[in-house]
Amino acid sequence: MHVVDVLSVTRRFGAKTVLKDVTLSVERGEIFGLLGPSGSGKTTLIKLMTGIDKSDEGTVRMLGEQMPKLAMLQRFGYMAQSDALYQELTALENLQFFASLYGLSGSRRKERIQAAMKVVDLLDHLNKPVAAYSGGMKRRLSLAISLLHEPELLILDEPTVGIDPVLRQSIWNELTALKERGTTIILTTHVMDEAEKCDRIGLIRNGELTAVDSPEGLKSASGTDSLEQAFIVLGGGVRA
Ligand SMILES: Nc1ncnc2c1ncn2[C@@H]1O[C@H](COP(=O)(O)OP(=O)(O)OP(=O)(O)O)[C@@H](O)[C@H]1O
Repeated sequence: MHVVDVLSVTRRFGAKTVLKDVTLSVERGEIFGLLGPSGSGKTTLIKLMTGIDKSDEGTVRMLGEQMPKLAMLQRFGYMAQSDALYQELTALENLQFFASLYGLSGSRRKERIQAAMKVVDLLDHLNKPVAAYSGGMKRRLSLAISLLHEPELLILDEPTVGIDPVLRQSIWNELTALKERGTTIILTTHVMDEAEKCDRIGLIRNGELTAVDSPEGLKSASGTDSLEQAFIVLGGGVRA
């Protein structure tokens, strides 16, 4: 079964067409990466999948349901590009707030908060106000929040921006472990070595999905041995 189906989706802002007739399916249990330059439409596509935004043409289905649909909010974890955190509250208070939105309470809530904060290595900073967190710590807390309710689908918009290489590695280990337990993960990235770790990648440029394949498939289709080269060839980005 497809976890997400994007069918002939077009999104315009004023006179600008930001997504052009995009069709894409994500399979259960895969890590799917959206790779593209700044402004290519990755976040816009992600927002359509989550139901935060609505397409002008085409349809989006998540777990078989047509989006947008409010009740779906409990079914997936979402980490936005800009952190949606309450600055004046502590990390723990933020986590408790989101946990209650997801219907977690009592010992289960406690247990999930501990587990999610362990993944992002922030257990020692639970009682700090978010205002005192660095940018990278805020990203990590946002990731922890998206993991709280152990959703079957995770949608992560640039999850590792501002995160140091050691922690980035441990977050990727966790994403891989989640995938092995059957979680589907959709993420955006500009980073090639992260894209290499995805099962499949969608290359996006100027609002068009130019290719979708495994990293190996993209390299062989473009006759190159680096994903960066494949991106240039298949993305139509070759400059004269
Ligand atoms: N609400 C909006 N109103 C007008 N234009 C918008 C809006 N949201 C996005 N855009 C435009 O749509 C285009 C695609 O933006 P989007 O944020 O999807 O790109 P992106 O690939 O996620 O970029 P980045 O990697 O920098 O986050 C950009 O030109 C952006 O300016």
